[in-house]
Amino acid sequence: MTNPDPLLEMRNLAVTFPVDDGPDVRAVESVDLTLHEGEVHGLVGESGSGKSVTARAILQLLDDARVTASELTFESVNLLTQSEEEMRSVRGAEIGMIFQDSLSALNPVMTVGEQIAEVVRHHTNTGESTGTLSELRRKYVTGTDETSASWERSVELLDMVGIPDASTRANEYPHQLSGGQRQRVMIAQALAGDPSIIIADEPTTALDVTVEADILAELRDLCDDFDVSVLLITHDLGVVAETCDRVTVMYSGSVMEKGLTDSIFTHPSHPYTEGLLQSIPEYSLISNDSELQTTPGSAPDPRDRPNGCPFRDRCPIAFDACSEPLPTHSITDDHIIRCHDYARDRTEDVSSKYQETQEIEVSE
Ligand SMILES: Nc1ncnc2c1ncn2[C@@H]1O[C@H](COP(=O)(O)OP(=O)(O)OP(=O)(O)O)[C@@H](O)[C@H]1O
Repeated sequence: MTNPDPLLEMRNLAVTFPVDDGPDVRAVESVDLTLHEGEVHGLVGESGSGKSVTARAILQLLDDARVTASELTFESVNLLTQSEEEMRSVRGAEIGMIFQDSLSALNPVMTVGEQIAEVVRHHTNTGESTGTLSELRRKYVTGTDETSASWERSVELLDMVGIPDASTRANEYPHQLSGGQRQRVMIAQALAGDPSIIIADEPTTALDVTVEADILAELRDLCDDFDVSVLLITHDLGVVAETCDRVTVMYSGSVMEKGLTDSIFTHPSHPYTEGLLQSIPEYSLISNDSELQTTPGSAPDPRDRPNGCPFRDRCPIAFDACSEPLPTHSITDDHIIRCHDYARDRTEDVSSKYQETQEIEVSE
């Protein structure tokens, strides 16, 4: 199977936050990631692993950090050399963003319909003003022009993301909607710029599981309908299993394993990925009557990370070579692992893992 064309290419991304009176925070070290056309790509890892920093580096939203990469391109354009003005036209129109906390991301004093209409006006040529002072005053004093093309598009988008009675709800303010509805508004707002990519940073973490499942299914369908690729940031491998075509597993600023979701779930090869899988009931490699396992310990401080594999102090199979720089091994063309153990005894370890996991089903 050939992969669709890459939209976003990242090679050797490193992000460091300088600190005046102490060691720098090495938030991200050497991350490679490719987002292909039409795919939903999960970026997964525990808190502090560098997922959000990676996402913000793509959009050049890290004023206080040093960002380097041997490649960071969107549709072959080098994002690292874009001016702030050029990046402003990339954000929203080319790469949209959905944040976890919709209450702080949305404007509390503007109706949700107007917030989406504003994005439509900003990114598409509706012939309407994008907001002079008098325009803004008119909007707040006299209300929104409900006959405008941007308002109509806003209502249409709200309807598409599953807000019932969208033409009425469009006139409501964020606090009048439930958490799930606000996340749907954020999805509509991201789609309003007609982007090629949406970066969704923990978009359903604050929601209960049934609402989460509905919204993720909706996001997946909308991406197919709108032909948008998604980088979905989550700490939850269950979400990845339900939603993503491909997954990159991060730990303490580095990629540990990545590949097609089916491959990662049926043949997890990095001890960290195995630990993540064992901590969720549906995919645990251990029998149902045993206790679910979590990997003991915590991630190293990014100001004082040991050399070599950052997982080695928690890893059940660590050995001397793990203090050397992380290697990269291809298990297949679509499955990569960064682990010294893979080279140590590949035949025995991997083939036995394949036998253990072959009965596990992965949800479509
Ligand atoms: N502005 C900043 N200044 C200094 N350190 C930062 C800054 N922003 C993030 N970091 C550090 O960078 C590391 C990675 O943070 P990041 O937010 O990317 O993690 P994450 O994987 O997204 O975690 P979470 O799931 O909790 O959001 C963390 O150690 C964090 O404390």
